[in-house]
Amino acid sequence: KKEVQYGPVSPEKRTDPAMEKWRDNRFGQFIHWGLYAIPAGYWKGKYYKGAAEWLKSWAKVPMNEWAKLAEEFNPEQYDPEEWASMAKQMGARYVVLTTKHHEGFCLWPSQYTDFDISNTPYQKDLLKPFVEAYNKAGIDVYFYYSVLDWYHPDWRYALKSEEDKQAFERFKTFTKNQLSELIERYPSVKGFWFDGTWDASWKASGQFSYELEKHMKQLKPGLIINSRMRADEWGSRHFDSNGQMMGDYASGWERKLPTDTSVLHNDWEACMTVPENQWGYHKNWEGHVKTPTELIEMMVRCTALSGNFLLNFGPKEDGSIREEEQLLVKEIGNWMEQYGNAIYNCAYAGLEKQDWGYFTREPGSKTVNMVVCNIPVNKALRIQLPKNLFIQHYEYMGKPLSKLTLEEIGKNEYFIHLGKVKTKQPFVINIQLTSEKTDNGLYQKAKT
Ligand SMILES: Cc1ccc([C@@H]2N[C@@H](C)[C@@H](O)[C@H]2O)cc1
Repeated sequence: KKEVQYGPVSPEKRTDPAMEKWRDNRFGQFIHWGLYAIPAGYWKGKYYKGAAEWLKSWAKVPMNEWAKLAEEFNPEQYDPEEWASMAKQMGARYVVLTTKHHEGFCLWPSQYTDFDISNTPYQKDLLKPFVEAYNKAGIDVYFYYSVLDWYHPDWRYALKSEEDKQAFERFKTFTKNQLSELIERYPSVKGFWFDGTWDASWKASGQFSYELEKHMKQLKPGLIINSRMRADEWGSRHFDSNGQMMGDYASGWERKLPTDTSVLHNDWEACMTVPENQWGYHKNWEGHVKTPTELIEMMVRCTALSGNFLLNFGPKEDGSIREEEQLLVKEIGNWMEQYGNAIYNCAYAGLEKQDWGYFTREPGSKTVNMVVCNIPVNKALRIQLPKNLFIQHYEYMGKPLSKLTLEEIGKNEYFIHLGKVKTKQPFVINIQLTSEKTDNGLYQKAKT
């Protein structure tokens, strides 16, 4: 074991109400919105297929040229009430909004930089009405914040000289000031989603980031911070040099999902783009655009492994939402209306995964949700229970799609026969488990 002084600030599995709510939320909306939405993947007429919020890098745009975009940022269609009502319709229980991405442009009037919304034709604070609208809709608000800041003169990728070190000291103070400012201006914020923390300069700032996390949690008790904020004093990120998770949930799952139960050890969240790799608005989504069903199945997989799913939206420069994302709001919203109870407050069910889909369960409940994503050709859903558990009752959640029958095919092993089922979307069957099995094999009448 290595001596680690600047590892985790909070206990590994927090049980306070704020963290319990984070777990219960399960499904969140990510929003990437900044100056990059203006060029939207094109620069001087040229198309760049890389992530739109990285266009400055792909097109090698000098910062003084990129910063000119602020002079034309005027999102007249921006309507946070509309955004919040869409998020609510979709069934998102929390939202993570980019307050500042790598470009360094701030959506709020920051006293620590001139590169912010107050120096645009729009002028007004975008964050305040956003926080109010989402809170009014009952949706928890989190702030994405990029430590990496391409605009700030004191940013350094590495600390190679005394000058670098002095500049980066000023940069660290700037970062602490901005984060304190965000908490003080928007006290209902529930947590921070840090990004842009992979460079050597920040990896060498383990003590500073440790104290910064502590400072933020003193400013706002209960604050929830992702593992990506930190490196320990040895430069080990997300997990310290002894494998202890830093922050309050593991946030290394970006555009990829876990495939086994090793993630159960910590809280975690996966964030996901709708196209293959676009977070900020790109005019032309190339390649595969995930369907609502694909995204629903990803969300179910996350819940089934006790993790959160954060689905990304990239609003246009004028504040409007693109067609493809409006479709997701409708389709995912319809599904969540019927089957949200298999997601919200649910987690790993402790049962052996089967090919037809996923088990989820509200911790402590006798009801297990079977979320069926792949109907077997024999229309029989196999269930293997631990030796002291039996099925007492089974039925569709919501609208029944067919007549179900149960067959015991082995020790605590069953088939649920689906009969004729016609559906385009995943569906849910609830099973009630019991620990006693009457000796003549007939089960007690369902006590519902
Ligand atoms: C290599 C790389 C750096 C940064 C990112 C940022 N993290 C995502 C959550 C987006 O903000 C993307 O710009 C993605 C890939």
